[in-house]
Amino acid sequence: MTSPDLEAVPASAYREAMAQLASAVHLVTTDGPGGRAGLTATSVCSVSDGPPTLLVCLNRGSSAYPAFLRNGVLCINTLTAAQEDLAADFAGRVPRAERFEGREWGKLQTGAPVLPDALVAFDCRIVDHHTVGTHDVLICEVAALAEIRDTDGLLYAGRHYRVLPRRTASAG
Ligand SMILES: NC(=O)c1ccc[n+]([C@@H]2O[C@H](COP(=O)([O-])OP(=O)(O)OC[C@H]3O[C@@H](n4cnc5c(N)ncnc54)[C@H](O)[C@@H]3O)[C@@H](O)[C@H]2O)c1
Ligand SMILES: Cc1cc2c(cc1C)N(C[C@H](O)[C@H](O)[C@H](O)COP(=O)(O)O)c1[nH]c(=O)[nH]c(=O)c1N2
Repeated sequence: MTSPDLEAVPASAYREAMAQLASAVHLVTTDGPGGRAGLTATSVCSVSDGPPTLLVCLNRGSSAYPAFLRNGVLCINTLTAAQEDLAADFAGRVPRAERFEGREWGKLQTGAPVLPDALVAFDCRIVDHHTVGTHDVLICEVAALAEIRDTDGLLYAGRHYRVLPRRTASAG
C-alpha cells in the first residue's frame, strides 16, 4: 500500500492511474422521443451473456444524457482504427446537433443510430440505471448485433488513441 487506508484519493491521482488502462472506444448513440444524441465513451463492460447484457457509465452532465434516459434505448458502436476522427468529434469537437451529419446511419431493432462500418455494434434497451457519483451506470440488454468487421480496432490508452491490429490466422 502506498497510501493509508483512510486517506481520500484525489480525483487527479485516480485519473492518472486510470490513464494506464487501455480501453476500446465506442460511440454511444440514441434516438427517439428525446431526440438523437451521441457521445464517445470508453466505460463499457460486459455484464452477462444470459440475457446478453452490458453496462455503460454516462456522465449526467453531458448534453446528450437526458436523451438517453428519455429514449430508453442506445447503440454501442465500437470504433475501428480508421474512425479515430469520429471519436474526437463525439467527445465534444463537434457540437451535439452536428455530430451525425455527413454519413448514412443505420438502425437495427431499437431505432438507435448504428454507425456504418463500426467494428461491431450492440443495439440495446436500457433496463436499469444506477446513480454513482457524477455518472449513471446504465444496464443495457442487447436486442440485436451488427456484423463484425474484419479490421483493426481502436484503443485509448495513456491519453492517446492507438491501433489494435486485427489478429490474422497466420499470426497464431
Ligand atoms: N468515464 C468517463 O466519463 C471518461 C472516460 C475517459 C475520458 N473522459 C473525459 O475525456 C477527457 C480526456 O480524458 P483523458 O483520458 O485524456 O484524460 P484524463 O486525465 O481526464 O482521464 C484519464 C482517465 O481517467 C478516467 N476518467 C477521466 N475523467 C473521468 C470522469 N469524469 N469520470 C470517470 N472516469 C474518468 C478515464 O478512465 C480516463 O481515461 C476528460 O474530459 C475526461 O473527463 C471521461
Ligand atoms: C477517450 C474518451 C472516453 C470517454 C470520454 C471522452 C473521451 C475523449 N467521455 C467524455 C464524453 O465523450 C464527452 O464529455 C461528451 O462527448 C461531451 O458531450 P456533450 O458535448 O456534453 O454532448 C466519456 N463520457 C462519459 O460519460 N462516459 C465515458 O465512458 C466517456 N469516455
